[in-house]
Amino acid sequence: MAEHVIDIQALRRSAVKSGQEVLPTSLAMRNLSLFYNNDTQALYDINLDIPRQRVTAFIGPSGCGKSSLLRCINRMNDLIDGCRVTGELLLEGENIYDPRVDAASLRRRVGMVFQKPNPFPKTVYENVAYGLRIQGLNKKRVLDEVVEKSLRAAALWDEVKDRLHENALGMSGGQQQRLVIARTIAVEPDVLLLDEPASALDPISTLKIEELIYELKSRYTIVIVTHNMQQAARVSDMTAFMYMGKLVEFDQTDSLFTNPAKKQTEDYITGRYG
Ligand SMILES: Nc1ncnc2c1ncn2[C@@H]1O[C@H](COP(=O)(O)OP(=O)(O)OP(=O)(O)O)[C@@H](O)[C@H]1O
Repeated sequence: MAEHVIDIQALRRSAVKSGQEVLPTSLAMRNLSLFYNNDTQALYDINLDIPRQRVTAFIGPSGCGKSSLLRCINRMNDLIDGCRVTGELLLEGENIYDPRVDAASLRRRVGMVFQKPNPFPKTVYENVAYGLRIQGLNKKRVLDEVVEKSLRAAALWDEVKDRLHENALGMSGGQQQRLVIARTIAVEPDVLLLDEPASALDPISTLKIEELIYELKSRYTIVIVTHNMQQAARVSDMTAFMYMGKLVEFDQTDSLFTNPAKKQTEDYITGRYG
């Protein structure tokens, strides 16, 4: 096995031996590689088991492939010309790169939130109801229920319950990001992908997003890309450290930050590069 390839089975055996809890897997990556422009390799043989209903953070210096890896999980890379993925990515045991898997239905199961809040130029209510409406659900009573439930789950209901029919673009950036999270969870995905979800927000809004991530993880498998190591340490259960397209180390967040196994990880978390 090449030096950069993490042996998942060995990791599991050592976790069991040391009495660590082995969590059920939601997403399993097997020798996942990614190429841009058909031949420029950006990810190398990634092997990673992402646990169900926990938060997993991808950290690493700029350009190491965090966002590329995140985008593999809902096949967003399909939308990039000349981008090619090899290997397997299993969601609850099913390879999402099997040609029979429909990307649109996959993206209903795997929701994604980006760095910059991107609400639609519609009312708060219609933003949250959107995913259901495109599934053909138009019953007002059901929509009302889902909108309220999703806004409550996104810790936004109290702030917007009296302005549900106002344009979402009039809200603050932090509120818009929580609205986008409400819109994403309204269709009940299994997995939530968050790509630097708080990096465009002020510290108070960032704190609210972090609290929200903590609340949501009991119901969703969450994967977050962050540049902010303190944030990774605060919100995640598991952390994957990447460097130049390779997965260097994957461990429980506490262990990775306090007792990294690899020198490259230690150099990064102690600020020696990146
Ligand atoms: N659409 C694309 N076309 C070609 N190359 C790309 C594309 N997106 C990313 N890359 C390249 O792939 C590599 C990994 O980029 P990626 O954005 O995944 O890294 P990252 O760790 O998320 O970086 P950052 O922290 O700066 O966002 C980089 O060399 C980048 O230039």
